[in-house]
Amino acid sequence: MKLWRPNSRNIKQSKKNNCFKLTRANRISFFCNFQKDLKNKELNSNPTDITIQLMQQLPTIFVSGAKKCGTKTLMRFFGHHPQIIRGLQEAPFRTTGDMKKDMEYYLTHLWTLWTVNGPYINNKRKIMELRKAKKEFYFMAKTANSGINKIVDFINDFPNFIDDDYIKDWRHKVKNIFIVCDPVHRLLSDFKHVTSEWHVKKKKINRKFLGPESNVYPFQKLTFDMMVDNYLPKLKDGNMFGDTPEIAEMFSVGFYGQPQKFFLGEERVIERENGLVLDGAKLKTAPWIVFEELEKRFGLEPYFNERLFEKRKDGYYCVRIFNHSEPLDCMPETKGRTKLSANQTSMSEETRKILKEFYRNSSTELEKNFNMKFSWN
Ligand SMILES: Nc1ncnc2c1ncn2[C@@H]1O[C@H](COP(=O)(O)OS(=O)(=O)O)[C@@H](OP(=O)(O)O)[C@H]1O
Repeated sequence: MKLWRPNSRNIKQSKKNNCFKLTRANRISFFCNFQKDLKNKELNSNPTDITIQLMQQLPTIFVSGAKKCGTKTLMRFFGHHPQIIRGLQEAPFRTTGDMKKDMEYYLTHLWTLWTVNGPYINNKRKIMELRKAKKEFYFMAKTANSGINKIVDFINDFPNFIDDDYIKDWRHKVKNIFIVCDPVHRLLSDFKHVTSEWHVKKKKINRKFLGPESNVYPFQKLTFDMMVDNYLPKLKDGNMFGDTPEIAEMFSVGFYGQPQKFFLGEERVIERENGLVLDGAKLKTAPWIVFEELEKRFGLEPYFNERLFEKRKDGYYCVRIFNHSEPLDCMPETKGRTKLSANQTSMSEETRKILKEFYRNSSTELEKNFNMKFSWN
């Protein structure tokens, strides 16, 4: 079997992107000890078989979907399931033109994510216990569909790059959860994000990208209604308008065409039975139902139930953690920008109606193709 080792150059790069410290509001803080970890435990000693497994491990559950629909909440909460090994941060698949390097970087990046220890995460221990109990488990990562596409392209070209049997088995069992949500609400959430980020990141370089000084989203003097009034007419058939593609994308993300391409038809990337479209609204109102359904669908032992969730003051749920000094795992309070009730959001009924109409066909088509009924349509 080929041993794909994270190399120190990749680790450095990956470390730069992933060395993070969450705020106290998050109730978690992480320390950037990859280098130390790497030096002391992994490469300088004989790697254990768990280390080797983590070094050459593709995700077996991909979480993807429209931004602002709850992908991070799903990752974080679902990661508490005893049979799920998860990386806390995103795992993007970068494209440099050198496919092998990109894959090496991706695997290294995953390795750093999966080997991070945090207050609620100790994946190696989890794997050890799961192996002992002879239970099946999944490796979960948040990678966009464009990235998944590239991974599948890569393994088509190099089907034995880890091991023939491993890749065959992976193709057969890899799952993809694609999260969608009310496209109108999603747009509002995106708008709130790009206009308000600067309060938190005053000194960050993203000031030119996000917030009131943004050149990319020049919404400084616009309310949400005005922004929609201004830009919606410039969209043609949901396609980008040339001069401001980022704004056009803000609108077009709500056309949920990707699951069709991804899970259905000749060109599908993931086997139909392994592709799952999920209505993110339930993550806010009854998250236990989402997780109970996922458990059933993936054949996992029952872990989630209503008692495992507690409502925070702002109406969002947190997950209870037993036998832990921090007994609740919550999303940061910056999530939930638009809050739960409609009257807390600033969108006129007129704008809501126009946008609903704008997105209606694409939602209806998705419902039809996946035999679903969405909460917003
Ligand atoms: N439990 C809990 N806590 C906090 N937030 C929750 C939760 N469940 C779902 N959500 C919804 O997740 C929305 C943000 O989605 P994402 O994490 O996909 O956003 S991002 O694209 O990664 O920024 C976020 O959208 P906004 O309310 O518009 O901010 C939330 O509605």
